[in-house]
Order: sequence, then C-alpha cells, then structure tokens
Amino acid sequence: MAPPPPPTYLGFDLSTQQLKAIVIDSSLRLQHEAAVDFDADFGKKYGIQKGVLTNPAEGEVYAPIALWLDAVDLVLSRLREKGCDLSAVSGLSGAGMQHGTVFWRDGAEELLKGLDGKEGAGLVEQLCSGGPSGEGAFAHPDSPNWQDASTQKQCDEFDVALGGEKPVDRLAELTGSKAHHRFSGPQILRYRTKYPDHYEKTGRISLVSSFLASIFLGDVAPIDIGDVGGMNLWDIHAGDWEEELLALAAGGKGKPAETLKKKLGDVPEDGGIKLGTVSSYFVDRYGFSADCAIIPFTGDNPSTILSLPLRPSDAMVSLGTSTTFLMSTPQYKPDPAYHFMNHPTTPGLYMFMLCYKNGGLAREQVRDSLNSSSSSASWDNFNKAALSTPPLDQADPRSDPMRLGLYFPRHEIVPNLSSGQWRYHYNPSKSASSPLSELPADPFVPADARNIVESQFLSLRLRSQNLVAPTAAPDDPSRQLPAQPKRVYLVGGGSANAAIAQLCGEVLGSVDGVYKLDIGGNACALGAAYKACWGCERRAKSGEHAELAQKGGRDQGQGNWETFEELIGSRWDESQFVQKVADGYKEGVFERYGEAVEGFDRMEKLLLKREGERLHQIGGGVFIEDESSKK
Ligand SMILES: Nc1ncnc2c1ncn2[C@@H]1O[C@H](COP(=O)(O)OP(=O)(O)O)[C@@H](O)[C@H]1O
Ligand SMILES: O=C(CO)[C@@H](O)[C@H](O)COP(=O)(O)O
Repeated sequence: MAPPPPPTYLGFDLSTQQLKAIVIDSSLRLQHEAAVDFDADFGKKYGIQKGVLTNPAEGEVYAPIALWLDAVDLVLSRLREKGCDLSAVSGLSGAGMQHGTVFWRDGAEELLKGLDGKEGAGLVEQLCSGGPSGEGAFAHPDSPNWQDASTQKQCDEFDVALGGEKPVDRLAELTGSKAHHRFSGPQILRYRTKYPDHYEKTGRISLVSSFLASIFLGDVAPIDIGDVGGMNLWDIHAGDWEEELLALAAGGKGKPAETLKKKLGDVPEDGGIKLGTVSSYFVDRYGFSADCAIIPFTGDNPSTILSLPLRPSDAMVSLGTSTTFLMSTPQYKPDPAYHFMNHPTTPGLYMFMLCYKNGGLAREQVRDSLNSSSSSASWDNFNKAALSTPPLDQADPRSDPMRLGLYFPRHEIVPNLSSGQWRYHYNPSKSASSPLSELPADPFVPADARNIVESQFLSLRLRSQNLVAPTAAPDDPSRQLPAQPKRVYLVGGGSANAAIAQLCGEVLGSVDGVYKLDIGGNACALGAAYKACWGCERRAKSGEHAELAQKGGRDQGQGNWETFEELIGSRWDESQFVQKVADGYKEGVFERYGEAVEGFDRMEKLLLKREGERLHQIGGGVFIEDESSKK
C-alpha cells in the first residue's frame, strides 16, 4: 500500500474583495494557492462593487452572504484544478474580515449538519433556500461590512454605557476599543431595532471568521478569542461578555441580555483547540479526509500577525482595502484612539491595531486620475509621480511649506471625519496661530501621489509613537536613534508596490528596513495555514502541563502546549521567507517627517473642529456617507 501523503495545512482569508486559500506543508513551505475575486467572478450575479453593496442614504455597507458561499465552492474547485490533493490536508483554519456579523436562523445547525456533498447542489442552494420551510439558514441575507458607518447613534450609546467620569476611556480600557461604527455591538443594536422580526428569528450570531469556520465544521463554530475584541461586547480582563454592554445591545438586562448571550455562545480561550473534523460535504464533494481537523478561524488582522514570528519591536502594515498597522506586544495600553485585542494564539500577548477605511480604494482614486487618458489600472504613473515629487512637496525645505492632505472617499475611522478631501500648506516656523493655510482640494495633481501615501503613513506614525522605543544604530551601538520600529513588514495587495515601500521607510523609519513576505500572495491566509499547522502539530508540554493540555486548559502563565511562537519560530526560514524591499531610517528625512507629524495633527484637529461646528449647525444627526451621496 502506498504511504499516506505528507500532511498539509490549509488557510483561508475571506476579506473585502477576495477569498484566498493557501496550502503549506509541515515545514511551512508553500504548496498551492488559489483565489476568488468577488467582482470579477460574481459581480454580475450579486451587483456588488469592490465586494460590497451600499446604501449611501444611511451609511450602510454590506455584503450578501450567498456571495461568500459561492466563493467557498469556487476556491476549492480552483485549488483542485491546480493539482492540490485535498485528501492530504490534516487541518484547516482561516480568517475573516473583522467585525462583520452573520445572523443564523434558529435551527441553522440542522441545515449545517445535513449538508450533502454527494448531490449536485452547492452551498448556496443548500443554505440559502434549503430546510423544511425553504427559508434557509440565515435570519438576514446580508452581513454588515467593516466599512459600514450607519451606527453613529448606537456608538453614542455605547460610548456612555459604562458611566463614570470618562465612560469612553472606561469602554476602551475594558474592551480594548471605544465604540466604532463597524463593531458588532453597535451593529447588533441597530439590527435588533431596524429588523426586530429578523432578530427574533436569529438563533446564533457569528463573526465573519466563525461563520466561515461553521461552514467547514458543519455546525455553528464558536467566536474566536482573537476576533471577539472587535465587538465592543467583550471584557478583555474578565475574559467574558460585559453585562452592561450586552444589555445595551440586547434591549435590557435579564432575559434580553441572557438571550443575546446564548446567540453569541461561549468563546474558547485556546486559539489552537480542535473544534472537530471537516463536514462530510467537503469529504464527498472535494475529497477531504474525514479526519481533517478544524482549528478556530480568527479575524484577518490577528491572522496576519501570525504570518511570521513578529517581535514586539516590529510593526506590520497591511495595505489591503483597509490600511492597518499591527503590532504584537505584551503591554496592554488601551486608548480611545486605537484598538487592543487578545493575541489569537498566545495568552499574555496583545495585538495593537490602527485601522483606516481609506486605504487601497483612496490610493486607486489618485492612480485613476493620473491615468485619466486611459482606463489603465497600472500603477506606473502613480509611482513615477510619487518618486519624482520631493518629500512633502518641498523643493527647498528651508523656504517651501510642507504640503499635507487628507484623502477620504469614505467616512474615516481615525479621525472620525466625514468623507471629503483637504490640502494644506504647513509652515512650522510661522507663528503658532497660523502655520496652516488651506489649498484647493481639486483636481488631483501629480504631487497627490506622494502626498496620499505620506498622509497615510503620517497618520500611522502619529498614532503609534507611544508604542515604539529609541534604539541603537546598527553600525554604532553607542549612538541612539529616535523612537521607531526595528522592522516594518508590508503585507496585503499594496505591498507589491516598491514606491509605496520606499515612502513607508522614509516616513515610519525602521532601523533594519522595510520587508515583505516572500511566500505566496497573501499573509493573512498564510497566518491561518500556520495556525492550522500549530493547532494540529503542537506538542503538549511535559508532566503536569501535558495533563492540563490534554484537558484543554489555557493557563495564563507558562502555557500547557508548545506555543505558536515556539513551533513557528523553530521552522521559520528567514532567508527564504522574507525579502527586504526598502531602506528604513534616513537621517534628516525621518526628522523632517517628525515635524510634519505635528502639522498633520494640527490639520486633523482643525478639520474635526470644523466638522463639529457643521454638525452642530445642522442638528448633529445627519450622516453623509460618501462623495456621491453629497451631490
Ligand atoms: N501594485 C500595487 N500597488 C498599489 N496597490 C496595489 C497594487 N496591487 C494591488 N494593490 C491594492 O491592493 C488592494 C487589494 O488588496 P488585498 O490585500 O487583496 O485586499 P483585501 O484583503 O481587502 O481584499 C486593492 O484595492 C489595490 O488598490
Ligand atoms: O475593519 C478592519 C479592521 O478593524 C479591516 O481591516 C477589515 O478587517 C477588513 O480588512 P481588509 O479587507 O482590508 O483586509
């Protein structure tokens, strides 16, 4: 008999515009990858643009769940077409874009358990219209997307819910974040009041990550410990749902809050636990082994930090549809300006995150305007313009003002500003009252290519400066360099762009330089594949620890299992897996951007004040989502 094939591990990334899948072997080497592009593959069927549907009048952004089910079937077919032997997959895990909620109908578990892979019907047919009543497994057909901005009223309620002198700070301290439009708590509150009958019919609530895990498990999977921090409902200290916040989302303490708690379910503390084996649907239809283990799926950002052995001094910048800045740190220093979440695998570590809606799509707007004579999606003109413009558009830094701007086609998260675009000249040497002078914001000019990238990195530098420390110069350890990351790793679609990498190093610094992963096209799916490998291959520690591990404990000290860092660190091949793509710290340039950070901060404060006055004049509540809805 032929020996069984060596084990492989499969990781998914269900994000805004694509579903990606990556298969690796036990030594972390890439075997196969495949992707489904939502617009290209299903744009016509679902009427989506850039992966989503919008209702600008209410600030709603959402995605049809059926689209993701179609994408699961298609990505697996594509993997098989590429020669991937799915019977060798010993374990699978995945990641979902954070914060999106999926509302399962009461009894959805039965439909999941009964999925039939022998007949011709795919996931959409079986889950969207199957079941005794023909109503399918979902109480609501769509999932609110992380770009949604329809919940300002609900966020205002969350921000004061915990009472005391500074309730927003308290909320951030307890849950890791202040209230955000996209977070599931405010989203559930809005869903319950906007669609009371759908809420009534909702048996379970998943995040996008646990939704995708549920499909593979053939049962509703628990919400993940690393992703639960994106809900505004989880007390990170107590490791449990926060009762006041639960009551707010549910419409009262007692029975309503208890009912919501049941819909949300328990959250296992161990991110590497085996939830069960793959549903027979995938065994029969795609040839998976019936023993293939399902390891908890986490959020796309927590999964991204698992794609390499990230040190506390390193930063990752994900240039996807969103721009996110990620660090893995033992320090929990919450603040309403950013997010802290549980680390997805390792108790005692946290993920620090900044997130911007106006990332890839905002850069594309400038790119498209510079390509106006053609409909090309090439980045060449953008890159040429970005690199031929001097830093901050100062031909002579001694006399020219710095050109700063904000580029927000969508309502932004930080700062919480409506959509719009603004340009300023900043002259740091001018008197404190008038260093900023406003410029016309239209049309785009070549300098905007450099300025939009600078603007995005200046915002990251402004908000992450308390998390980085001064460090010794590599060539002369007696010389201290200013506070900055040791390394920056770029991931996501935009990491392919060398001009963006160069500007990243100039603005954010980084003593060792700017790096990019060199394994496959997707760090987030790779992190999920590593998590699957760790969940299946980690060894129980000896003696008392091994006993605890077998019982499924996640102690807060030594841990009972070989940690993710130990397992992945020992198999990681730095020379093969990462590639340096740009220099980091440049003396003089970094300091000049340090001055620009101050101007940038002042510009944001000025615009926030102006926005506050505007909202006050029109009575506060009016929400304008994007440029098109203003016209
Ligand atoms: N060469 C490039 N230069 C700059 N941006 C790029 C390049 N290639 C892709 N992108 C950007 O990557 C984004 C998609 O990134 P991806 O990580 O796949 O997104 P998501 O995970 O949100 O679906 C696109 O919006 C596009 O703007
Ligand atoms: O909202 C957040 C994080 O808080 C976003 O980062 C989403 O998680 C989606 O990310 P991408 O589709 O850009 O990967």
